Amino acid sequence: MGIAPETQPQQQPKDSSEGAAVDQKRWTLNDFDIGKPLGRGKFGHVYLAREKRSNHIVALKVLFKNQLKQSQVEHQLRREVEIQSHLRHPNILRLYGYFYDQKRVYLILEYAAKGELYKELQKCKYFSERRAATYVASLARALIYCHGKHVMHRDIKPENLLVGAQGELKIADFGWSVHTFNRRRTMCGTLDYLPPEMVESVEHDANVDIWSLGILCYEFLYGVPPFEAKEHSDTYRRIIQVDLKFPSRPVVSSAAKDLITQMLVKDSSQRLPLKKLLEHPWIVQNADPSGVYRG
Ligand SMILES: CCc1cccc(CC)c1NC(=O)n1cc2c(c1)/C(=N\C(=O)c1ccc(N3CCN(C)CC3)cc1)N=N2
Repeated sequence: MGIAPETQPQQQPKDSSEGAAVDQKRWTLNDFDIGKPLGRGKFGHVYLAREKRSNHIVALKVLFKNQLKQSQVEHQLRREVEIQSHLRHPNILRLYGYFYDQKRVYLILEYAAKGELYKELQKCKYFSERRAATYVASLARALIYCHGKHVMHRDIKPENLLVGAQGELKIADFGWSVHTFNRRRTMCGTLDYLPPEMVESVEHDANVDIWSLGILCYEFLYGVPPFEAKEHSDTYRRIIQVDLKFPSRPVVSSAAKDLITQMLVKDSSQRLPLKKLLEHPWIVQNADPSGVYRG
């Protein structure tokens, strides 16, 4: 579903530089009708937009260059855009292209019509085992795809997950953990998802994603991440010690606890491989094969 490229050269609006491209398309703001704002992040806003030629609905993410510069994330943005534009998976938000002008960088993104997953999680407090397992299985498939392309650490925490029109999950991050504009009740949400090897800052491999998916699975089922603590230092200690406890409420099946226990293992080489996760009884018995939770 490519959206119409800039074919014939057109008079560029005076203040927009050559539209940069992802796959050789040159975009400018004039190619889009801008709609309502969808959300805001630390570096800018995201708007509903329609590409004029194809009438294709997209999300246009506007990032302010000066804020990117101040936080020294330009190189990270370039790398992440390069990665994201080559990923094609139903559970990874598409990046169709980008362009920039004097002050801003614009990312042309797939529109996820049902919005942010973390708001849904806050609203229902925690998910049913079927809903959690369906989401975890679809994210495992997305991560298997990413690892197959030597892309890792997609930073899958609730703030970076969106929901498509059919209820399917979309990993929407550009490694933008810094981008998360204090979007959760706790400023330090980011800490909760770090695996021991990152907390102890030793080298890490794609198995960090298995750990983060285990954290996410726990939070889907209990409404809070497993190592949450008031102080950073306590969260660090609990992560490093893998101080994993399962509350008695809400009631969660032992199969779910077994899966989480196999993912939250300190030695990253001993974590349950993602392919094995898809064969785990809890996933097989609870996840909807379509990857869509129908309620
Ligand atoms: C700039 C905002 C930001 C900062 C940091 C990280 C991220 C990724 C999640 C983002 N968002 C981002 O990149 N986004 C890329 C996107 C995107 C966000 C998006 N949709 C929505 O944000 C959205 C929000 C609410 C919504 N409704 C809410 C009310 N409901 C009743 C109906 C549906 C429907 C859609 N589609 N592509």
